[in-house]
Amino acid sequence: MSADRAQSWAYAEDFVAEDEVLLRARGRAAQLGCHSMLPGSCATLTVLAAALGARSAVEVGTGTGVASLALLRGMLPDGVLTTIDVEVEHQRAAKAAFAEAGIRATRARAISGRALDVLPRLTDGAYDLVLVSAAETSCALYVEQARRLLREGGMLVVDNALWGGSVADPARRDEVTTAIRDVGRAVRDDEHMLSTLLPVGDGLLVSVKRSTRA
Ligand SMILES: C[S@@+](CC[C@H](N)C(=O)[O-])C[C@H]1O[C@@H](n2cnc3c(N)ncnc32)[C@H](O)[C@@H]1O
Repeated sequence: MSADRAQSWAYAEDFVAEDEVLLRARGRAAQLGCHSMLPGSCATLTVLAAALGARSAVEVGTGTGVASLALLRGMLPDGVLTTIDVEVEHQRAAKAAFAEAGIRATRARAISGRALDVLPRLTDGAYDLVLVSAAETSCALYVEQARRLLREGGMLVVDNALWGGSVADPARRDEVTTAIRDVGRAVRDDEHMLSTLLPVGDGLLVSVKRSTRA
């Protein structure tokens, strides 16, 4: 990449400044050894949720609540986020961030558990947006659940879709890279989904569930 392009990318990544609440949530993530969605992706997610008028969303992988806050800030004021994480401590940190941000407790439903145990209990076609933020090798299974959960016109967002640059490198064939690359291609080639891969943050795969009506 040319120096100009790298500079433009860095400029875009930090284009929307983050407030103290988000920065503190990032600090807690660093303390807990948890990765957070990068700033450019958070800003994009907020805009996508707002454009969609999202009232109901699901997040796989709460972490310390960085992406949750980005979602909640874009969703309608009465919108409810259901967010799942297997680590109780991460969700405790996320709840602290929601309280600091003045998010009403009724707007953030934090469910503690393994995503593949929790997702099947959620209602078909009931969600405007599903964010997969705990990709790795189970990504395909989360995406399968997301397709079921989304209403027509609803949006799937997969974070870390470029996995630190390794997805774009054909020489990288480790298990996680291959799983994420395969999910991206499968979603792209799914005739029921309309997809794009945004080179923002660590890569956002964004896909809308098409209407089945003629
Ligand atoms: C990359 S972090 C999420 C970052 C978060 N979305 C943010 O931006 O702050 C991934 C999270 O997924 C959680 N996780 C990992 N495996 C999981 C599973 N099987 N079910 C639910 N959560 C899981 C981890 O505990 C971790 O908090």
